[in-house]
Amino acid sequence: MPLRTRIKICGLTQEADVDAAVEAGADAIGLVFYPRSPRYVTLQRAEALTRRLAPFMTPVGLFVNADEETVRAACDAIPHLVLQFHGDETPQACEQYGRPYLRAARMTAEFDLLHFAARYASAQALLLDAHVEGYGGGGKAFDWSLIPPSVPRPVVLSGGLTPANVIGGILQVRPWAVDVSSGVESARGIKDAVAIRRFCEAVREADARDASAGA
Ligand SMILES: O=C(O)c1ccccc1N[C@@H]1O[C@H](COP(=O)(O)O)[C@@H](O)[C@H]1O
Repeated sequence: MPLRTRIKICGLTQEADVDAAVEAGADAIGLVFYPRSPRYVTLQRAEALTRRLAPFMTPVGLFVNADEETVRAACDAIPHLVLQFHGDETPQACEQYGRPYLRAARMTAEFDLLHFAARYASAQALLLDAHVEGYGGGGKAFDWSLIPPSVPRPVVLSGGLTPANVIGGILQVRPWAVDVSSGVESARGIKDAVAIRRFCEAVREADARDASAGA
C-alpha cells in the first residue's frame, strides 16, 4: 500500500465542485468527455474548470470510444491532461497520444485482469470499475475479492465508492488511488462538497489505520 492513497474525484461539472475537491485535498479531478454521460463537459467548460486547480493537481480526461480528433483537441487545450479510457479502446488507440493514460477495466467473475494488465502494459494505472450498463459512473461496487493479489500495474479502485465504504476498500485492496463520482453527488452530475470532504477524510483515516497497524 502506498504511504498515502491518492484521490481522484471524477465527473466535475461546476466551479464549486472543483473548489470542493481542491479544499478537500484531492489529487486529481476527472472531466467526462463522453456526451452520453450526465457529467459531460464541453472542452470550453473543461478548460474553465481546470484553471481553478491548485498546483500539482492533475486533470484527467475521461473518454468512451471517442474519435481521435476529440481526444487530440482535449490534449491540445489542456496541456497536462492525463487520459482515462473507459470504453473499448485498444492498447494502440490509448497509446497514440503519447500521454499517460489510465485504462478502465470492468470487473466481473469472468474477467481476466492479469491478461488485461499484460495487454495494456503501457497504461500508467488500471482503473477497476464495476460492469454497468453505459460503461461506467453507475455507482455500483464490484466484488473486491475478484482482484488478484498482485496486479502488475498500479490499481485505481473505483465503482460505487462512498465516504462509508472507502475505508474498507482501501484496507482490503490497498490500491494506489481511489476514484469516486456518484458516491459524492447530491444529484446526477452535481457534486456535494460535504460528501467530497467526508470521502477525503475517510481515505486519510484508512491510511492512518494502515500506518498504525504496520507500526
Ligand atoms: O461518470 C460517468 O457518467 C461515466 C460514464 C461512462 C464511463 C465512466 C463514467 N464514470 C466513471 O466510472 C467510474 C465509477 O464511477 P462511480 O463512482 O461508480 O459513479 C469513475 O471512474 C467515474 O468517473
